[in-house]
Amino acid sequence: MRLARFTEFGKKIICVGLNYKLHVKEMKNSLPTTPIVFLKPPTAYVINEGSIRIPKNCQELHHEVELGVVIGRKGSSVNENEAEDLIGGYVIALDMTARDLQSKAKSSGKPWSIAKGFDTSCPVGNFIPKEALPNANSLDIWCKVNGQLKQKGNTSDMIFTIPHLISYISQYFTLEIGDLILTGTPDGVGPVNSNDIIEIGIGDISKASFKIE
Ligand SMILES: O=C(O)/C=C/C(=O)CC(=O)C(=O)O
Ligand SMILES: [Mg+2]
Repeated sequence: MRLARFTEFGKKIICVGLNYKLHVKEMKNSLPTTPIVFLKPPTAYVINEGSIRIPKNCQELHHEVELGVVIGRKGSSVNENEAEDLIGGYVIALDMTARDLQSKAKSSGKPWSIAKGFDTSCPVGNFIPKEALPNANSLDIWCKVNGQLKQKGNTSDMIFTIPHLISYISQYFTLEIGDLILTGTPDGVGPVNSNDIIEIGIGDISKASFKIE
């Protein structure tokens, strides 16, 4: 098992949307009754200190800081009690979103894939082994743009808990070593522009930084 290299080509990036009440409110959506799941391709990865590209035709690129769960053991159709065993570790991550392309897709009933899955849409910090983060269900996650705090949330505010998400997703997708689950963003999402610096972190435990090209 080479979890330190979970960003290597070929792994699934499974994202959960609308998992924090205040973000649901700021997006003027209704509360989900089951997790909202979508995918990014592995070409979305950017590692710490890399660059994020604004995708073609996007005029409104948003930051969404999220806790990422890295899968350390293969599993399918697991229940919530078994879910913990599948976790290998965590990362702080961004679900970069071409908000204008997403809104356009939503209003015409089309998929979000380009708006959420373009190259460089999944910047990630360094891998944190599970043992180093025993309280993943109560962590401060934050995002700064050019030094200004834009997002500050706590994973205890998730609508669907990490074990619930793992169990739910595993009913549909076999989870494999190195897969990443992004667990949704808290409120405060907003636009970024060329040359902006985005910093993200988990309290003072982990920090990563990215530049918008
Ligand atoms: O439905 C919307 O307007 C937006 C949904 C998202 O972007 C969902 C997420 O990616 C999230 O909540 O993290
Ligand atoms: Mg998101």
